[in-house]
Amino acid sequence: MIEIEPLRYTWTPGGSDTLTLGRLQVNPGQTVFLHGPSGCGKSTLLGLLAGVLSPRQGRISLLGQDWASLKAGQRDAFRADHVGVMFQQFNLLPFLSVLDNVTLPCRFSNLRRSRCQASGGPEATAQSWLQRMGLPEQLWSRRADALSVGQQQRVAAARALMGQPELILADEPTSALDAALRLGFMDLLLQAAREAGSTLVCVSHDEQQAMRFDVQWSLPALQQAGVSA
Ligand SMILES: Nc1ncnc2c1ncn2[C@@H]1O[C@H](COP(=O)(O)OP(=O)(O)OP(=O)(O)O)[C@@H](O)[C@H]1O
Repeated sequence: MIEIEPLRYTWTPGGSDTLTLGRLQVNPGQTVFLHGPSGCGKSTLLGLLAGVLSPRQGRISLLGQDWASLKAGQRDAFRADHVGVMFQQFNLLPFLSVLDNVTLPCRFSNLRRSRCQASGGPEATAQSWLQRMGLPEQLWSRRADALSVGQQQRVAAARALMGQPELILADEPTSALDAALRLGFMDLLLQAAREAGSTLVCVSHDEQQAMRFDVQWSLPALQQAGVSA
């Protein structure tokens, strides 16, 4: 599903590397808990996995497709078809309604739209996800920027899960939720990934959740192994 060949990434050309990783592999349907101290490069790694960032050395492939061999437009299309991303800053379109934000992946991907047909089409699927996220129905037609931060985080999660992407990337998906919602939310995320057979890579500081995932990646340990490889 994911194949990383020894890679280096730097934010500052000519500067030191932000990430140095050895060979890594994730199988289809595996769930990965990615952790490490603030600033160690977790979001950077998610950016590389999503094909938003490119390594200066090495290779990342998704579903057998090397991101580097795709042109910009092809990358966007490939990402829209196969990757659901929950960004740290949510990246909702503020002027669109909650429902329109959630159905957005189906506008960019015929594949994901067609996968929603089994559950009644994009709008019905979006409504079902929002319901499972516990977002009250009276909010669904509101502009996304009229929601609280915790509510926006759940909208971003619903959007990422639309149309069963093969890879779900979640960057601290419970950061804006209160303690009562956190546990249930992680249950839902893991369950959604398992139902869809999706691979899930989840960044979290909540180490109590780690054992619920198939694989635990400590980024500092992976980096150390990468440097000595
Ligand atoms: N857009 C950027 N331009 C330059 N440097 C960046 C940029 N984004 C991140 N960095 C640097 O890359 C390093 C890794 O940042 P990253 O956001 O990946 O860490 P993180 O582990 O996700 O942190 P956190 O847990 O605080 O979210 C940091 O030193 C950061 O300053």
